[in-house]
Amino acid sequence: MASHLVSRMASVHLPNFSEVGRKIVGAALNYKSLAKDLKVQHPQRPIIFLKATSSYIKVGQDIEISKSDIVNYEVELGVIIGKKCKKVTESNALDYIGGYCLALDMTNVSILSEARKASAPWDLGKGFDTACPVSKFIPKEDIKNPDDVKLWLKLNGDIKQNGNTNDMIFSTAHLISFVSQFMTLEPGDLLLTGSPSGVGPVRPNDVLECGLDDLVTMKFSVKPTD
Ligand SMILES: O=C(O)/C=C/C(=O)CC(=O)C(=O)O
Ligand SMILES: [Mg+2]
Repeated sequence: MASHLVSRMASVHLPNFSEVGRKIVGAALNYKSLAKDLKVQHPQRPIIFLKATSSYIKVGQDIEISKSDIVNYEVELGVIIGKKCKKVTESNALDYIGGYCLALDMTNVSILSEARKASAPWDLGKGFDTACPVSKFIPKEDIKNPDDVKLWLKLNGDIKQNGNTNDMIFSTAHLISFVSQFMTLEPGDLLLTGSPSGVGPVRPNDVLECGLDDLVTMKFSVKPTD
């Protein structure tokens, strides 16, 4: 199917993608600037994790954290899959994009650090309720090149992240192709492409505001669960 038809279909069927509950696939440590911040080597191949679909929230809902946990913000470009995508090549991968969104990959570092020490899965650190705030749907045609998009985040009005997807270690096409070799990506699935440098912790009553090029901004408040 021609790609313009795919994106037209996607913009018709996927604006409420976050209500569809499709899977969320994340790429970790995919920015040179973040690898530098964390003093870690660039991964040899994408590091991929899943977030629970129950972690989606939309503007108007709050991010919920326990006062005793360290939870980080990570601003990211979200890629929304437009058609079934299985074992695709890197050169065809962008055809499978239906649209985009701005996303926060909220990460419970307290849980993740314990999981790392125990060589245990990341699921609870990445997939807790409210861990995936997303913006409105951005039509595919609004982003000419997903590998050259500005991303920024302010915490209580102070700029903390100010990056560009051109700093990614693995391109958007590479990530889609890589993931599709292992798990079929389906319409409405969300791929989080990683976060640039400047990730850091939130506290209850903080306000996060972030943006993607001049296409979208979004704001979320952080509330305590205890
Ligand atoms: O290693 C950790 O403690 C956490 C890593 C991440 O959260 C990685 C990402 O999700 C990212 O780089 O975007
Ligand atoms: Mg992330």
